[in-house]
Amino acid sequence: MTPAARYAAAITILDEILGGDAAEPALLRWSRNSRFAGSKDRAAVRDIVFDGLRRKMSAAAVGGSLSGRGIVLGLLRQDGLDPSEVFTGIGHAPVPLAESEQAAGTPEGPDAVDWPAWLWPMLEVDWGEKATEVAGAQRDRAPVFIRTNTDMVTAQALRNILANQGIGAELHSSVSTALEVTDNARKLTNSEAFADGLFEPQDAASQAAVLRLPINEGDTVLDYCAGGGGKSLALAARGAKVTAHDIDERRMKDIPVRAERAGVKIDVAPKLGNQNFDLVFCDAPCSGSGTWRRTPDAKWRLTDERLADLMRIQASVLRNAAPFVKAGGTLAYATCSVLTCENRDVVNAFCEAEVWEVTDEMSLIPSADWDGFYLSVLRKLP
Ligand SMILES: C[S@@+](CC[C@H](N)C(=O)[O-])C[C@H]1O[C@@H](n2cnc3c(N)ncnc32)[C@H](O)[C@@H]1O
Repeated sequence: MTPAARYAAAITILDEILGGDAAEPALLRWSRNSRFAGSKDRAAVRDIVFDGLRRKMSAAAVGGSLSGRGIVLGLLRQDGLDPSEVFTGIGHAPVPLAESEQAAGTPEGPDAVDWPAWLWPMLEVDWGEKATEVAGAQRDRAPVFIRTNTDMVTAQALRNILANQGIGAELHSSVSTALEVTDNARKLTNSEAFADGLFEPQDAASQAAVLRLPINEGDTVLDYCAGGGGKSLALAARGAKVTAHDIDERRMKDIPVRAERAGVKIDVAPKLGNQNFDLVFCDAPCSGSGTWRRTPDAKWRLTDERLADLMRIQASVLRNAAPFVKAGGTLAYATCSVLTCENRDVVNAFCEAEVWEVTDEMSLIPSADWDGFYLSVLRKLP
């Protein structure tokens, strides 16, 4: 495909997403119907679509309309590219610009940082002058991080092994287990190093959170919202005896394979009995507002009703998980949200009702170093 034909495909897919389709199924459908597209074409089209979703409102303003065409035109202008080289009408290129499309518009208010307008007042209250930085960070592509399996290899040695397998990576400046993949990230999960269990894809914020938890070798840990087990694996790498639980058993189906690859043991427990644990970790379901650069259509799908639902679920997760903590043990609550109503507010309400106190807290905003993430560590008052 020519570069212009890739933009034309992205315009069509963006229109489908604006019409209500989710991003991944829309991309998949286009791929299936476009046998002529090679893997580089598919990756390029995907990148344009995701850039368009990350910067949907600002690009639409710059491009003059909230449509696939307006967004793509706006992206080109924002990136300093010449739209007339793409909108040529030649072959499969988008048709040339109309007179009305010649002048660039200017985004205003929350649109300028591509944050949902209804959610902007909340972000301003939560983050004050930093609100623009928090929202703005979600407009860029996300860095790719992996977690070194330190039971098998050091981060430095892993970096060298990956280099020999054609994958560039750099040590993270502050998270000891993390490498940022700088070159050929698409090769990661097909690499020999991955098959050998030397690393797992995981954002640096999640790694920092697990490293910060008060865990001693041999401690029993319940990962109460284990999902696919990313945190369970990181907890096991800290020497904990990990039990993985999730309300949705199907989400945990890959944990045994992942644990075997990593050389660790994780008990998968769809149902919990009377056990107690030294630490219960609740990686609660949330808006994902700290990771919206990775899932940009989720940013535009969130509603105030859904946010209120999530806050109710978060409160019940903490309430239901707390009884599994041993006397003198630790309860930890985490989200990948940057919204106080899903983080400190949930924890404060729980502490007031249930005589727990916060002993440690970490609140990260999305940046080049990591995604947005929140962690609160609690102990029960005697
Ligand atoms: C943020 S995801 C967990 C991600 C996972 N810890 C990881 O590192 O890959 C939240 C998980 O909480 C689960 N969940 C939602 N409500 C729950 C509940 N009441 N009890 C336990 N798990 C719940 C969801 O099924 C989902 O898998």
